Amino acid sequence: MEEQADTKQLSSYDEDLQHKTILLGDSAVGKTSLLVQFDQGKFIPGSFTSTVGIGFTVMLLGDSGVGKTCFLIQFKDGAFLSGTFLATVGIDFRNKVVTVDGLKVKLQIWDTAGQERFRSVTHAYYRDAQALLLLYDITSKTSFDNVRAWLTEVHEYAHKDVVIMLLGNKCDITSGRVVRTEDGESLAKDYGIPFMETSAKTGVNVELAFTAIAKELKQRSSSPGGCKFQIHQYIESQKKKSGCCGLL
Ligand SMILES: Nc1nc2c(ncn2[C@@H]2O[C@H](COP(=O)(O)OP(=O)(O)OP(=O)(O)O)[C@@H](O)[C@H]2O)c(=O)[nH]1
Repeated sequence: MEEQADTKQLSSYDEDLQHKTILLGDSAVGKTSLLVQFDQGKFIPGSFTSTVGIGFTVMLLGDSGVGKTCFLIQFKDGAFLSGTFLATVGIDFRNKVVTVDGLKVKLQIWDTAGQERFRSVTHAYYRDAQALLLLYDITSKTSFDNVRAWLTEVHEYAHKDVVIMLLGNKCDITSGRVVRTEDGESLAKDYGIPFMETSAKTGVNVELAFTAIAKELKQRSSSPGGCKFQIHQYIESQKKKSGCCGLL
């Protein structure tokens, strides 16, 4: 799938989205292994991470239309999917290897459908995720109001030690903003999770969101219980504030 995505022309992306097969089943039944088998033609014992030594699963969550697919494509291919909005059906995944402190870390990123009717499908994947990026759209009050419901769901279905980050996407849009940056910050603070505003269109803070997650997960796996990577501080020091999107 990685190689496929690398060579894929974005123009063919819509077509791909229209033909989906959804894998369902409890955690650990082998959904990921089946996909890797299809992708790479081999079974990787232990986990998909064996190819590069260390790897993690990251899930994108949030209401339909907040920009999850665009966010993933921006990170993976450095491009923005504009034009007609085509809702994700079920779940899709892409791999990307990032280098963290000199070590290659493979991120397998699950792009979930935000539409309510696919909710039971995405529930089946929560248990396999080590990190969750929860997106809302700064031009949609509803998507912001639904963040609490998403977090309730996360607490019900995900691992209790899953890394969560809240992202206010589409910060490139100046005129349509209805959610203030402070409101995003305050909500994230209530739940003790890191927060930043992003733009899948301009790429602002997209790479940082994944890098911070990769750093946190790598640190956790290399020295569990040891000295902690301070994800909140790292993000605060690295993130581009709203001004970068022309919002000062
Ligand atoms: N201006 C702007 N538009 C964006 C941004 N991200 C996404 N969009 C647009 O928002 C619409 C929805 O984007 P998607 O990425 O398909 O949304 P999604 O969250 O994956 O939606 P579902 O698949 O239904 O869950 C598309 O028309 C995108 O072009 C952004 O950062 N800025």
